[in-house]
Amino acid sequence: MRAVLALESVSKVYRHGDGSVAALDHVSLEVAPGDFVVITGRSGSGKTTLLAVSGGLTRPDAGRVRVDGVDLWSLTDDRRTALRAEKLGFVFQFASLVPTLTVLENVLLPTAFLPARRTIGARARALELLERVGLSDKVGSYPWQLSGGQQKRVAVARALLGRPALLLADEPTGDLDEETEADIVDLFRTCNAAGTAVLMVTHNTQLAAQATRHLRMSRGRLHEAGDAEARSRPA
Ligand SMILES: Nc1ncnc2c1ncn2[C@@H]1O[C@H](COP(=O)(O)OP(=O)(O)OP(=O)(O)O)[C@@H](O)[C@H]1O
Repeated sequence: MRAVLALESVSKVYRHGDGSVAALDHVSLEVAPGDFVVITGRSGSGKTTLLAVSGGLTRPDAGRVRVDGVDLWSLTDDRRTALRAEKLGFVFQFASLVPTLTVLENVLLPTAFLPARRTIGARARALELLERVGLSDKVGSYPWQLSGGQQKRVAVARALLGRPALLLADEPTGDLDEETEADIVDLFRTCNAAGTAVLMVTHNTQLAAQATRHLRMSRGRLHEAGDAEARSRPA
């Protein structure tokens, strides 16, 4: 089966002043359609950069990034944006909702970028997703009327609206209590079973244990979790 995401020896170096940080150091990764991949690792190890590069938001210095077989950086900006809208869902570390739109309007936002055939039934699906994340009573509220955790849940619903081939999620349960966290993970599992591959960054090792694959980032490199060599290396 074709990988929904394939990274081939991807590197990204950030330069500041006279120093530089190798946020990604020759990272290779394949995510298959049924995968639920969890990435853990220390702060600053490169996890967010990995998601940004995977989603075509940050251009790598070297290597290749393919989404559903298409090389992201061989596309024009417009085509890359269209591919992102069609194939990917994002949950960022910060919810990044549009403050002037209601909760329902925020969840429906991706329909503006989707082909018409993909927007049929969008409103019903948005309401269903909002119910799944426990926000049925907040449909008409504005983001500033919500707590940080509630805003994060709106972002989760928005990311799943278009039934993306791949969900990229950065600490999606970071500000949530345990019960809500369990609901979100359950929702991800349902969507995963329905065909959405998941690549998720978390600090929660319990969550990691439930994934189909658990990878660890360490100083810009990706290891299978349980790789003793990576664990014993000094930070
Ligand atoms: N835009 C940037 N400019 C300069 N350096 C950056 C930039 N973004 C990230 N870095 C550096 O790259 C490294 C990896 O950062 P990244 O945000 O990917 O780590 P992370 O594992 O997601 O961390 P956290 O768990 O704290 O979110 C860090 O050393 C960080 O300081």
